[in-house]
Amino acid sequence: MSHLDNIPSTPGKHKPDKAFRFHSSAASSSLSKLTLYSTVFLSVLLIFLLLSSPSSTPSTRRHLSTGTQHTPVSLSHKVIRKSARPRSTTGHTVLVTGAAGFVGSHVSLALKRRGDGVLGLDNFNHYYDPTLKRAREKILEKAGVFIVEGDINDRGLLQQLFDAVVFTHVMHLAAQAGVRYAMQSPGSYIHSNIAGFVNLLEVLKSVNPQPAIIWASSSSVYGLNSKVPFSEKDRTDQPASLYAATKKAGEEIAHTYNHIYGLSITGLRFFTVYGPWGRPDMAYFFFTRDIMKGKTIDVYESPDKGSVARDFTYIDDIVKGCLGALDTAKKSTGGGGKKREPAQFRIFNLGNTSPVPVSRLVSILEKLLKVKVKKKVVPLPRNGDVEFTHANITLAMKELGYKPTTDLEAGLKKFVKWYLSFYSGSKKKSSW
Ligand SMILES: O=C(O)[C@H]1O[C@H](OP(=O)(O)OP(=O)(O)OC[C@H]2O[C@@H](n3ccc(=O)[nH]c3=O)[C@H](O)[C@@H]2O)[C@H](O)[C@@H](O)[C@@H]1O
Repeated sequence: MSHLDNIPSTPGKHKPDKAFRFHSSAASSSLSKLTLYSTVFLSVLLIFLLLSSPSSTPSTRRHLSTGTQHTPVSLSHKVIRKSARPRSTTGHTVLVTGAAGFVGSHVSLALKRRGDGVLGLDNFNHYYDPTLKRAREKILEKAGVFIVEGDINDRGLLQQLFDAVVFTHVMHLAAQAGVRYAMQSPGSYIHSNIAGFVNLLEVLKSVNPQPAIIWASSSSVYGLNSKVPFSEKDRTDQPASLYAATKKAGEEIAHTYNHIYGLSITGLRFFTVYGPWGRPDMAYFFFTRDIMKGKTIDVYESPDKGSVARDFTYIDDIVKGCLGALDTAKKSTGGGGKKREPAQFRIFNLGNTSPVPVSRLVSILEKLLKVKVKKKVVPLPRNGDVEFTHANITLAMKELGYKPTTDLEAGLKKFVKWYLSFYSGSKKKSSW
């Protein structure tokens, strides 16, 4: 479990903006009682402290609110509006939650590059190394995408963002991800995937005009379903992990808000997304790291001694699916908390439709890294993992024009190239 080292057990790390708090309390204290000299002295001291405080770095200045304490949004309004402004009048205005995450950063960049306006929101929590999230943020910043640092559970913050910008779409990708970690930190799944999602929908139901929502569900909702390939019509009432249960709950919650408030909602069931700038808690990523360090990796096998398999899907294919979903999303039909007519409600599988055994994943990595892998084959632990996944993507092909084109070997080649460059400290690492 080395890849889970340093993972905190508390959800949604969101530190208050110390710089602003210090500034506002100190500035409003007892200026009137001070002599001219002490005023000058205090001002100099204040300026010194503000300049030297680590909290005055650009990243923490991005906190617009902490739930109870709101920083002056006007400071950031200009930046927020600029980031969210599409290049032309036909472009979309998209709020991407989880923008510093793996899928979120790729989708944000793709939207921005084609001319849409994009504002990011991310709590930069410490589930995995936040320096990777900061590196993604830097690249987005260069492309003109600003990420507000905040949590989807912060109602006041969300309200401020929707007061500042009229969003046509919300791409909701913020979540507590990872199947196995749910056994260690169940609360963080409830916090982000259920409470956070409901909080977002509560704000969206009253926004006028309401944006259309596209959000990340998961292949894990199929749980113990054994009918292959997994179709959207198959049963999803046998989750094998709390993570899967929260994603399934998200689908039901989405339906409720669609039904009552007329929100247009599209759920995307992602199948084991991998690629450059990926998530270090995923097997392909920490296998690579451990193989490079000469460590032994655990390769799970199913109870019948077969290899477990995944429908690994390359990030660029997923991005195309996300954009296809956004482009085909119909407008919401409510406003001010009231529905006028039925709104669009969709769920799609986004997979590669070609499951690969984990043993094969390991041999591809062995070839690409040119290192003899030390592996231990162990029985699939009872930790929420399912034995296999396999997507039927007929519906996404028909409705979204989705067509994955990258097989696992080609995709891992791109991942390994990125990984070696990023972790070698090479200056080229910032390229996308
Ligand atoms: O498809 C999805 O919806 C899910 O895909 C991944 O979950 P998972 O498919 O379990 O991906 P990994 O954690 O990277 O595991 C990949 C495979 O490696 C296996 N594995 C994992 C860890 C390990 O030490 N050894 C090992 O053989 C797993 O059993 C699995 O078959 C993501 O982590 C989830 O957040 C996402 O929702």
